[in-house]
Amino acid sequence: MRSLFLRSLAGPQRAFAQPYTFQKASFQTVSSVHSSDEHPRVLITGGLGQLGTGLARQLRTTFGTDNVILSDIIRPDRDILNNGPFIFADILDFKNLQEIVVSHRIDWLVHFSALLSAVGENNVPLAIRVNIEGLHNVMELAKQYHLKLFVPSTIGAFGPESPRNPTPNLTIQRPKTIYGVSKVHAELLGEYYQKRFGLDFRSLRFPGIISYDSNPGGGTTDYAVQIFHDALTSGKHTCYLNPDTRLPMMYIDDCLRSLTEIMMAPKEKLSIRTYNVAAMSFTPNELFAAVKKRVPHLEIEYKVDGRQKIADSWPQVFDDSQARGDWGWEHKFGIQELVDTMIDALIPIYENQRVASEAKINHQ
Ligand SMILES: NC(=O)C1=CN([C@@H]2O[C@H](COP(=O)(O)OP(=O)(O)OC[C@H]3O[C@@H](n4cnc5c(N)ncnc54)[C@H](O)[C@@H]3O)[C@@H](O)[C@H]2O)C=CC1
Ligand SMILES: CC(=O)[C@H](N)C(=O)O
Repeated sequence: MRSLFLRSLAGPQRAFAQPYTFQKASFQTVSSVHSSDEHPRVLITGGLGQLGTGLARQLRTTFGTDNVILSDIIRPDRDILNNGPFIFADILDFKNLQEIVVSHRIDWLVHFSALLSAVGENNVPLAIRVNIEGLHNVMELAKQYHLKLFVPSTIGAFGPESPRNPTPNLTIQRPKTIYGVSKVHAELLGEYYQKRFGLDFRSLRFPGIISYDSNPGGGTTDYAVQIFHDALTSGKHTCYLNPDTRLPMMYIDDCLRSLTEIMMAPKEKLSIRTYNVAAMSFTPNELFAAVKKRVPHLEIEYKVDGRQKIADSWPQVFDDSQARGDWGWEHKFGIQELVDTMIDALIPIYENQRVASEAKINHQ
């Protein structure tokens, strides 16, 4: 069992309870910098969050293990170190980033480091540093060393003035969170660097991402992961959004595939550089009903908190027709596939944990 999963038991609260620090984390230096000439060498920043380890696994199968370097400022679990190169990289330290890009002959940069919407509202100065100053470093680095750069954006880059159902690719963007403001800034700066300096910048606006083996980092959409864990543990989920709050969501396999596809797409196919991508939209009530079909004893109660205001300003349904038209984006997971995949993956995990803890008790 990947130990990252164990982090997920703490659920969305992890991010609130665990402040980000700039302390040096322990790290393993990359043993081999020999690149196969056919494959790009990829650096993933903020790689120990919800999306990074899955992306590394996927890219390593295509490009080779040593060609994909995970980086972060937090301490990696043992299995992260066993699965491929990991390196300490603080995106606020430009010199260190330069050294990494040069020493490891990086070609592609996937920039995941960020404070998400809810965590960002709890620490605006840090969100400005990580999400805005960090982005400036990454953008300049990509320009200097001619890197292909991916920076994810989000449904959170829209605000209450945007059309919410559906939200088109090009429309009013007046987000009301520092997270959203920083992502609009990233979109605009990336597009500017692309036009002005020829930087190969690519960005996708992701919906809320749902995964079973990695833990969400403190966003507004995290309930849609936590409900699955609660269904298979306590049987009771407390939801911080109203039952009828509709938001766009996506299973992680679709998210990572969309990222790989846009990075591989020929430039000529990209009529723009920032695309909406979508898969499904649902409310807590609809997700609860779908999970309950698999876990009939599941109960839900609603205790709305500050994240409701954020959710109320975000798109309900995302129009991703431009991604579908330009480079052939297609999602594979709707709500039914999502629920079946999450439950089928989590049942054996919790079963193994139960068996292990019973064995431990019997042994005492
Ligand atoms: N997970 C989701 O639902 C969505 C994610 N995205 C975007 O995708 C990217 C990745 O998201 P997640 O993996 O979910 O985020 P996450 O919050 O799980 O991980 C972010 C990582 O950034 C790292 N980080 C923080 N400060 C740093 C610094 N100074 N230097 C280097 N790393 C630092 C953290 O240690 C953490 O591991 C983010 O940019 C996020 O905005 C966009 C839309 C949806
Ligand atoms: C949709 C996102 O960008 C993220 N999951 C969040 O809720 O902040």
